[in-house]
Amino acid sequence: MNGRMIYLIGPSGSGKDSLLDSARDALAAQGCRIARRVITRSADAQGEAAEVVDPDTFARLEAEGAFAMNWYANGLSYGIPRVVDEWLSAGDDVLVNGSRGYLPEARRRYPHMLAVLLTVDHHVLRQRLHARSRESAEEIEARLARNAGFAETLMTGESDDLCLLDNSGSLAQTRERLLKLIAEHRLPD
Ligand SMILES: Nc1ncnc2c1ncn2[C@@H]1O[C@H](COP(=O)(O)OP(=O)(O)O)[C@@H](O)[C@H]1O
Ligand SMILES: O=P(O)(O)OC[C@H]1O[C@H](OP(=O)(O)OP(=O)(O)O)[C@H](O)[C@@H]1O
Repeated sequence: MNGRMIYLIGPSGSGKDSLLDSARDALAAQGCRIARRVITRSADAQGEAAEVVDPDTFARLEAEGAFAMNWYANGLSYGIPRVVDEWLSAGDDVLVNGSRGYLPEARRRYPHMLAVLLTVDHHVLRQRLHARSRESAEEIEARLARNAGFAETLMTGESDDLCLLDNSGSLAQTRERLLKLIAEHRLPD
């Protein structure tokens, strides 16, 4: 594979989707494609350009080998279409909105990937999740609790080869830093 896998992770509400939307054109201009996720989220809760499918369809797609990566979290199944491997082979970079829980498996599949952890101050995160109003208060608390668990392992040095990207400030600032980070990162020889 010639292109780079760029695996963007971070708490629900940290701004992954917003960042990808805002950086889409600039990323395309530097040869980086964004994977469109397949999610078993209900269509009316959809806040991103994901393909929404029901659980049976997801299971069938998984059994058919339609996904390069897939995971289950927050009561939902998420899949990254197999086409990303063709993009990588063709020399394009691929940016994936990933899962922290799936990080070890993603690394096994793409050993040279660039993993970027989007961080945001805990209070800001809570505010943003409520302001987004996509989940119920109970679902938001479950996400915050899940985040606290990851903060223990991801932020305390157990995973050294993560690039941290703070999104507590403006989205424009975060976008510029992401573009710079990708432009400066090189695959090992
Ligand atoms: N830098 C930012 N400043 C202010 N609000 C932001 C910023 N980044 C994201 N948001 C808002 O925070 C909420 C969560 O962002 P979203 O992109 O849905 O996060 P994620 O995809 O990580 O779950 C959205 O309402 C979004 O508009
Ligand atoms: O293992 P984790 O890092 O917790 O991630 C699990 C999933 O949760 C997030 O999705 P979510 O349903 O919140 O949608 P989002 O991408 O819009 O945040 C993230 O994008 C992952 O797909």
